Amino acid sequence: MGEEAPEFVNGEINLEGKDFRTATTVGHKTYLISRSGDESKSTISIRILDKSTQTWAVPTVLGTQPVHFEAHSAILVNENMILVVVKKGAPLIESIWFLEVNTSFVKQQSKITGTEVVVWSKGVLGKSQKPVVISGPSGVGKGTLIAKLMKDFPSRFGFSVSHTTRAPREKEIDGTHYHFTERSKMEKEISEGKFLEFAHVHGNLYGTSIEAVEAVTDEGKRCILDIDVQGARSVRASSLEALFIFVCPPSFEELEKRLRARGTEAEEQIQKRLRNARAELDQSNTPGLFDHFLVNDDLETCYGNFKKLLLLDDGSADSDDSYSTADSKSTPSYTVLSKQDSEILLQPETHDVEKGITSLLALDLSSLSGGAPGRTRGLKIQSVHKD
Ligand SMILES: Nc1nc2c(ncn2[C@@H]2O[C@H](COP(=O)(O)OP(=O)(O)O)[C@@H](O)[C@H]2O)c(=O)[nH]1
Ligand SMILES: Nc1ncnc2c1ncn2[C@@H]1O[C@H](COP(=O)(O)OP(=O)(O)O)[C@@H](O)[C@H]1O
Repeated sequence: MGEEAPEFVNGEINLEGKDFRTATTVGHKTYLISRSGDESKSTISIRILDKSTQTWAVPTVLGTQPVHFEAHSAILVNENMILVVVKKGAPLIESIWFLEVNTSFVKQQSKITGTEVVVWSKGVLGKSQKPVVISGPSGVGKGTLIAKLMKDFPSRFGFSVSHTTRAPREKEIDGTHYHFTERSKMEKEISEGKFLEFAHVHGNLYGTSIEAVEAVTDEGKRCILDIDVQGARSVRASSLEALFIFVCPPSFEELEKRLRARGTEAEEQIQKRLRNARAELDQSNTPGLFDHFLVNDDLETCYGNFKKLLLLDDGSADSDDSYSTADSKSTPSYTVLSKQDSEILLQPETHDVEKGITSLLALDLSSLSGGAPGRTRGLKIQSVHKD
């Protein structure tokens, strides 16, 4: 039996001691976002009221959630998501979050889990770069290329650490190269909607958790995924916008030579990987699957082309996210004031107004892209001076 619906006005903030709640209606559902506890230990919970049946549901909540904040305000952006601005003593961009309630990723995860699903994604100012998916047969040099990139640009790129049921190789570190895991545990987590994609490769289970991608994007880094062709296909079909690169060997003989020279696999595994390589090379030609192909003949030449592709992606140097507005580094707290078309106005908190901060901020949502899993990119923020 559902509980009786509380009295509330759409978007109004109800103050209950240290607890804050907002209620935002999307279609026939109202999303009650509650925050409780101290700032250092705040927890956020979500309940959904179906107004047609007057019943409550507790959804599966995916994505990295906002933490350590005092209060929040919320407003409907469109039928797919709610903007949640949290109050915390940090640059404004740390405070802007989206709760996705109806995006394609939400629908996809809802189908997998068989539950109501909501997903958090953090807002990112300006243009930021899409994750990069790298596929290619075993032994072609994906890991070598990625390791070089990470070494040269440690603050720009982050590796999505996959889960796998295969045993660690001698020099592999749990949590760095892979999260090495039990099959039953991984299968359970897949059924709980924690994975963006997964595939059976060379007799083992491999998968990218949503958390793995978000751990990178939440650090403001561009995420690199080393996944097989089936995984690339799943990501292509998901809502994660990415750049897809396939790495080819100069020849099959050279591939075999590299696999053997690496010395990490027993003969049986080498044979299996070589058989799969042929299939992967065939499948890489699926129209529309990969954006770019790199031939890894001479390593330095291939690495140079790889870097060129990454720069070409958005036509600019491989720079950090462009935090273009002056306000992004300031620490006043804001709450949602109103929405007009694709612009949402934020007002400073009373105590900040007392300190002389009076400008409203206009949040332009017209060029939003990306979204969960990962970040919602393309936010623009401008000061609006009151006359
Ligand atoms: N679909 C999918 N494939 C993965 C993932 N992680 C690694 N792989 C792929 O699994 C395959 C085997 O990886 P690994 O066991 O490290 O062997 P290697 O390719 O010979 O270095 C490679 O094609 C990887 O790209 C993942 O999270 N998802
Ligand atoms: N261009 C290249 N020329 C010669 N050897 C290479 C080249 N690229 C990588 N290798 C070597 O080939 C082996 C397989 O590379 P690795 O990066 O582990 O492949 P993958 O991650 O695609 O399985 C490694 O021993 C690596 O040092």
